[in-house]
Amino acid sequence: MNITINDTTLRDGEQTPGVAFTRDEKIAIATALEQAGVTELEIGIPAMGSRERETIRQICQSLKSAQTMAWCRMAGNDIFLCKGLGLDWVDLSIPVSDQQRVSKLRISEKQLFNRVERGVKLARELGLKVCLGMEDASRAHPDSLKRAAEIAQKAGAERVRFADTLGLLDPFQTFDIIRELTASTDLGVEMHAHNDLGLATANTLAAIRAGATSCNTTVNGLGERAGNAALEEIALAMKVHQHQYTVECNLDLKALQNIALLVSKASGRALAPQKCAVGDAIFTHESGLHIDGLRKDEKNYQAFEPALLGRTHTLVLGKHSGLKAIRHYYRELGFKLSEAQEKRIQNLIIGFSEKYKRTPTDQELYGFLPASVINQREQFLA
Ligand SMILES: CC(=O)SCCNC(=O)CCNC(=O)[C@H](O)C(C)(C)COP(=O)(O)OP(=O)(O)OC[C@H]1O[C@@H](n2cnc3c(N)ncnc32)[C@H](O)[C@@H]1OP(=O)(O)O
Ligand SMILES: O=C(O)CCC(=O)C(=O)O
Repeated sequence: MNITINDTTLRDGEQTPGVAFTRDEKIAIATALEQAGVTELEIGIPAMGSRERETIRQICQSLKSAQTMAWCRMAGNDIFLCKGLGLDWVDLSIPVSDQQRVSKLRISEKQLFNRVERGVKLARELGLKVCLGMEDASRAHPDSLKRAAEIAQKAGAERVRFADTLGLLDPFQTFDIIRELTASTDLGVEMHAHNDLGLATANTLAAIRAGATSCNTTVNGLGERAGNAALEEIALAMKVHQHQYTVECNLDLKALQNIALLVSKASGRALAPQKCAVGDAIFTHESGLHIDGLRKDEKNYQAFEPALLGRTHTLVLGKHSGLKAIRHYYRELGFKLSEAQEKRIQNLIIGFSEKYKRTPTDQELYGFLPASVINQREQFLA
């Protein structure tokens, strides 16, 4: 069985301050995610206006098989706006913590449960599958979660979303809470994690281990504040540790870097070179001992085969190069150096790296060679 990835790049991801996708960008991202095997997409908020609703409608039309979901407040007007857009699902969101219920919505728990019942029934009448979005669930009393889930189920919901809205949990707490929630309801349980403590991916994986049936992700971890659980991180971790899970995540891992670049461009957010799974430099090695170890056996310094992501190792020279790496690299370029020459070049590379804060190009490496060596190149190659 597969875990359902409900990717919310186009909803929570777009809530990243300053990020605003065009319609074409949203369609391109949705299509790329579908092609990579993502089966559910949360694609927008109908209450944002007619322009957004038309975008939602066009995304629904463009997709072949992925299920689409819209996000709505638990309010009749918002729910009505989903009508005729071609959506499969709606997430009806309402804060379930006392903190947000009292000081944001200013309603009693009884009023909240009444709203849940009315909202879910209305959405069902419109022919939509319903996920109850339990905002701020991680600060709510477990009994409130259970009661809300019970009422939502009776009204026709199929799933509850457990939102760690402020990214406060750690994986151990997440495991316990989700285990308790899944044991108390027949509904599917979806994990929605935020990254305020840098734990969104870990918490999502813990929730999956505890029995969550779906999880929200965003490409590049976009989202409110520190963002959400990154799609690429969840997909890669679940593949590498596939035997630890009772469910599988079968996305096309080789497609992830291009999707990350697409979203990076559309969001105007640069992709860090070291970003897990999709960064440009994650298989680039400079340190002398690592290069020596890799050349003896790649398993010495690889967590998993780069080929899993359609990538390869790249060896570069820099401040941390050992003599063996310098020897190997220059041999590949066609030069045989004496140890004295290697040591001299090592010092030149260190100076270059500190000055320019990058690794030298091949052209620049040629420039470190003494003229006598350059003249011997033809002879060496022959
Ligand atoms: C944790 C999350 O990420 S939740 C998703 C949040 N996403 C966004 O806010 C992005 C898109 N938002 C928008 O475009 C707008 O805020 C809209 C269209 C949703 C609403 O716009 P407006 O009608 O102008 O309302 P505004 O933004 O001021 O919303 C505040 C109202 O929503 C109510 N509200 C907030 N959450 C909910 C909810 N889950 N259910 C019902 N009502 C809610 C507030 O109580 C407040 O109403 P009040 O003044 O009667 O107390
Ligand atoms: O209630 C939900 O659907 C979750 C909303 C959300 O994005 C959050 O709580 O972080």
